[in-house]
Amino acid sequence: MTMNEAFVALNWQTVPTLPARSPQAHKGSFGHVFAVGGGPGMGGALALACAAAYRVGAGLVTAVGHPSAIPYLAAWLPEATWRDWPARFGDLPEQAVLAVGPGLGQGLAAHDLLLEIGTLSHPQVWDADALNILARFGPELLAADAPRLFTPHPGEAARLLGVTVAAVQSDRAAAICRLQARYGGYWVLKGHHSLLLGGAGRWLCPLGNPGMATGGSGDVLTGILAGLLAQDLAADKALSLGVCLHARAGDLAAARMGEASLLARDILAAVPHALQELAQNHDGN
Ligand SMILES: NC(=O)C1=CN([C@@H]2O[C@H](COP(=O)(O)OP(=O)(O)OC[C@H]3O[C@@H](n4cnc5c(N)ncnc54)[C@H](OP(=O)(O)O)[C@@H]3O)[C@@H](O)[C@H]2O)[C@@H](O)CC1
Ligand SMILES: Nc1ncnc2c1ncn2[C@@H]1O[C@H](COP(=O)(O)OP(=O)(O)O)[C@@H](O)[C@H]1O
Repeated sequence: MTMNEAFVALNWQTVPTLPARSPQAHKGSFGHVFAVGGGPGMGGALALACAAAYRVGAGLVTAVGHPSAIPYLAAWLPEATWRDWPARFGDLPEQAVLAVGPGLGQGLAAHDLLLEIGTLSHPQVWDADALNILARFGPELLAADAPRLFTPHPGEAARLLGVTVAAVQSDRAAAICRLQARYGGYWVLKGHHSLLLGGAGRWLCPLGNPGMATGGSGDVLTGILAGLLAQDLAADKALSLGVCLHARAGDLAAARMGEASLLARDILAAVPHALQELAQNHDGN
């Protein structure tokens, strides 16, 4: 058996879904996502991640961004609260989930933020520049134990392993296993047929399309995963549901607008439809 065969294809009809909401629920029942990123010129990445966390059901979302990102974010997503960099996380609520990296940049301020986040035990999603900084500083940056989901594209995976993108792509299964061995946690190696490595499972996502190869698409996935963790989904479930939901939303959006025209915000807009489809699948099962 090759390593690739050990990764089982996920099935959209049976992927885990969100539990039904209690009639007594309030926003505090659905967790609080703190999305950290939005460095100069990249507020959009942070905004997409925040909106995606809300769209999958997070009760509250706070954007932690560079001051230049905030006016735009406040106008585009008034549902989010926000904090400026430099931020400190001493007062994080117990139920907080962190999503770090979308548009973060790789300067000193970003490094300081990650140094502190690495000491927190709250569940975390690490993406984009958080991964680039992790590649530079190594696993010591992950000082405290915490449930952590890492979401590299092949370029980020190559930096984390110190190899070329071609080496990652030539044996994606070996690459994701090496990533987990080096850094711990739960992983998705993004791209055509994303591979997922959880605590208990090795999966492949057969959904998605090359229309999703567009700026901001991965930022939407980061927000989705954080929003699911915030609702107390176990890391394995959040990983398999989140990656499939994102890819299915991408397929629904591509069916409407075509692959070439797809924008990350179209994937975001299709997330509620994909979630409703999933709920119907489960009702029918
Ligand atoms: N609106 C905003 O604010 C947005 C802000 N953004 C923010 O920008 C920051 C930089 O992030 P980034 O991903 O754009 O740059 P970077 O890490 O250098 O990776 C690019 C290189 O990686 C590789 N590569 C990637 N995918 C691959 C694949 N599937 N298959 C194979 N290779 C692949 C590829 O390498 P190559 O093939 O060229 O060798 C490529 O050149 C980050 O903070 C992010 O959040 C973006 O999210 C966009 C929207
Ligand atoms: N050819 C493809 N087939 C399926 N999914 C793809 C393809 N290309 C990109 N994607 C998906 O789109 C997303 C792109 O993420 P990423 O490269 O981090 O973009 P960004 O940094 O611009 O947000 C990932 O979820 C990836 O799996």
